[in-house]
This record gives sequence, C-alpha cells and structure tokens, in this order.
Amino acid sequence: MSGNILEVEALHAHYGKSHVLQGVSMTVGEAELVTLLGRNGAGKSTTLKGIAGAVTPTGGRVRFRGADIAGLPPHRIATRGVCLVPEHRGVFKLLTVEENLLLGQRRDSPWQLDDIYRIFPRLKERRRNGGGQLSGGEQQMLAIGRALMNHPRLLILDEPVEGLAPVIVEEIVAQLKLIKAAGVAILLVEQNLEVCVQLADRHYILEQGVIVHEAGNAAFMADHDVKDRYLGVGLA
Ligand SMILES: Nc1ncnc2c1ncn2[C@@H]1O[C@H](COP(=O)(O)OP(=O)(O)OP(=O)(O)O)[C@@H](O)[C@H]1O
Repeated sequence: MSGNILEVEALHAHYGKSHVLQGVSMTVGEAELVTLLGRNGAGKSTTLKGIAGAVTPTGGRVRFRGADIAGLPPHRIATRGVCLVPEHRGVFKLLTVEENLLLGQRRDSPWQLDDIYRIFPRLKERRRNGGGQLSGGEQQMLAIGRALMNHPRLLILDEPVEGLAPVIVEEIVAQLKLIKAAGVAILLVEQNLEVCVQLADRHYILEQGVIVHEAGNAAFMADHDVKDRYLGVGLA
C-alpha cells in the first residue's frame, strides 16, 4: 500500500438532479492532517458524507486501508475506523457527558474514558452534567471525545470551531494537535483558515464539486493568490 489510509478517486454525488460532486480525488496519509477548503456550497460537507456513507456516491471509489468502502452503510464504515463528527455535533442532551462518551465506547479502542478526560479536562469536570447544559465548545469536545472512544483511524471533522469564542478555538486546536500526535489521521473541513494552517500538513481546495488545487501547508501559507482566488480571503 501507498502509506495512504484514505484514497478517494473520482467521487461523484447527486442530490436528485443536482450533480454536486463531479469527480473528487484526494488522499489522506497515515497520521496526516488534511483540510478540504472551498467556498459555501462547493461540496465539502457532501464529500465528507460520501466518504463516511451518510451520502451514497453515484460514482467513483473510496478506498480505506486498502478496502473499497464506497456505498457501504455508515455503521459498517464506522466499524472500519472512519468516524465523522458532523457539523451539528449530535450530542444527546438528556444524557450526561459520561453517558454520551460511553455510547461511543469500543472495547478494543486505545481511547478509554481516562484518555478522553486527559485531552479534554473540561469534560472531566462536567462529566455528570447533562449534554444540554454544555456550551457550544464543550459540546464539540464531547462529540470529538465520543468519536475517539469508537477507535477511529480516520477522524473526519466538519467545521469543528464554527461559532466558538477564540479562547475555545485555541483550546480545541491544542486538543486536535494531541489527537494527531497520537497517530490519528484527520480530514478537516473548516472555514477558519488560521486554524487550518496551524494544524494541517496539506490542503485541498474544492470548487463546484472538483478539486482545483492541492498544496502542502508551507506552500499554501505563502500563496496569497490562491486564497484570494478560491477562498475569497486575501491574507493579512
Ligand atoms: N440534502 C441536500 N439536498 C439537496 N441539496 C443539498 C443537500 N445538501 C447540500 N445540498 C446542496 O449541495 C451543494 C453542496 O453542499 P455542501 O453542504 O456539500 O457544500 P459545502 O461546501 O459544505 O458548503 P457549506 O460550507 O455552505 O456547508 C450546495 O449547493 C447545497 O445547497
């Protein structure tokens, strides 16, 4: 194998007649953190869902650790080690923090409660609180923590810091660095470019359902043109 944990090849997806993904190709290496960037409506969330099985691809291939997973149901894909943390977090509000975490637990996971509490001390403090009592940032930490309990080899995050206060964003960035350092590959969709360049090894830019640019982090940071052209954000 190539050292890639994920290989997406010419992925297509439709919503009814609308052809949203038009041949997306990308890879994620072992323990690599890769971002998928692009303007609103480019197809980023759909790509993540197509990989994780929440949207059924209409063409192309998704290979995960060498096996073709395109079109499998989401739970089968999750069992293989692909965990999607969706944009709206999916925390159960009537369960406690600890009950939420235990829902994700797999016995063979290297990530048990204590490991989660070490990375997210706030969750330990709040472990007996209901999910509904958490701040947005704490809910995000809980959603990531629960995904880890499920033994992901690839963690897929859709806008994990959207709408969060800068101090919480910093906390989550530090936590994602720890998770990455533990060897978990991460595929990240995030509008906050500061966050992306702090974390990523590599970036892809998606436009109207196709990848139009790929760059390592250093090259991406230096290339103001690309940010302006595809993302509409000139960098300071
Ligand atoms: N369930 C759906 N049914 C129909 N169309 C959809 C659905 N979900 C998304 N779309 C459309 O598909 C296109 C791609 O959406 P997607 O959410 O993948 O984009 P995105 O790049 O993640 O954008 P955003 O940052 O706005 O979430 C958009 O035009 C969107 O309106």
